[in-house]
Amino acid sequence: PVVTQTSPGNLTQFEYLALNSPLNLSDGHARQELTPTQGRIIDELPSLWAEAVKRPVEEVEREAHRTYFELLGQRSYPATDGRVLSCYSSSVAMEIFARSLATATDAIALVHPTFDNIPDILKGVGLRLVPLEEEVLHGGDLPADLLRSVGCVFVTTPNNPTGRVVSEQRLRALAAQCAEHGVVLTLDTSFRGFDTRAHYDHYAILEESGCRWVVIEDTGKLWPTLELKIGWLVSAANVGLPLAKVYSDILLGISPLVMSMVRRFAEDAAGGGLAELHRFIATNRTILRERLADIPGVTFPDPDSRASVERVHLGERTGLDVWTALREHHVYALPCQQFHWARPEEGAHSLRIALSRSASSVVKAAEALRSVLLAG
Ligand SMILES: N=C(N)NC[C@@H](O)CC(=O)C(=O)O
Repeated sequence: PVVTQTSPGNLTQFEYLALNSPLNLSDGHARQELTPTQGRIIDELPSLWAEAVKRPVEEVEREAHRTYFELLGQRSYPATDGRVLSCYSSSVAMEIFARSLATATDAIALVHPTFDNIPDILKGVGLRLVPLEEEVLHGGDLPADLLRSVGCVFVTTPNNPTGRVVSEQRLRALAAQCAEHGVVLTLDTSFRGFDTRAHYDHYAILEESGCRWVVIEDTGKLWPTLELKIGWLVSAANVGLPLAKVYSDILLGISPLVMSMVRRFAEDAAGGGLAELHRFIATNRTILRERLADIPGVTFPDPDSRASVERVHLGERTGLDVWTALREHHVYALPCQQFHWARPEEGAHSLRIALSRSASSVVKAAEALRSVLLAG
């Protein structure tokens, strides 16, 4: 992928450029070291393989999603009647959802800003996008004319890169509005594992609202599993979209070895690993903020975020200029223009730093960023 100063590609193309750098703080994937207990799960893979060969895949699959969903407080998810579809990644789940939705509507309200592969996938199936500003989404009921003009409301929660979480009462009100207007409510919860404020039972609220709903869950951002992950596509019984049909166009199923590995990581997380991960991310966030705290013009727009990424506002400097200067130090961050998919200039002065990295990498990157910013 070619990315030039004047014509930045999509965010993932920026992330490709960082993939082979030792100081890649660009993508939101987990790249820190395995903890000792996670390392022992990797040592178990041969026996997990042998066990997966012998057992019915639906058993392995159900254990995997039950352990993961319950770890994150989602006890009321529909575990039994085939409404949980396992995909190779959350983006594959997103593509299946988008193709299904496009058979039923031509317009969708999408949270703004958010990671640009979401609007790109939705535009790719011909949907017209209507930006739903975070302030409007969190501020109260959505305007009725917005809900009359779209077939779906799509919300990333916790949002990327802001970390903003839709509260329980906000979700209840949003689901009621979508039920009233017959609009599908879709949630991308890829960052939910990092923020206990997103661990209330979303599925209990969605099910009791009666609205048509879809949720995309992602195990891929939580643990450093070398891209071995699951995107779960979960839906309401009354969603009225051909999700299972489109799923069957794309795949038959995913590896039971990956399912077993995810179950074991979720068990380890339930046994204390998740709290440890939260402390790890919080420490990295503090390392970054402390090293940049006294630099004129630099601020942190998301003081309340617990996601595994941190946005830095650069004052007069542009994210692209700082990204380019950082690259001279072999450090890679992510310019934020493309998160603002409807008005990119709003992200021109921000940079996103990944926090699911070793503490030493975060220190080195913060020092490099500090020297670039102090150089003017
Ligand atoms: N299918 C795509 N484009 N995957 C990249 C995405 O996972 C990265 C991401 O979400 C983040 O860096 O925050």
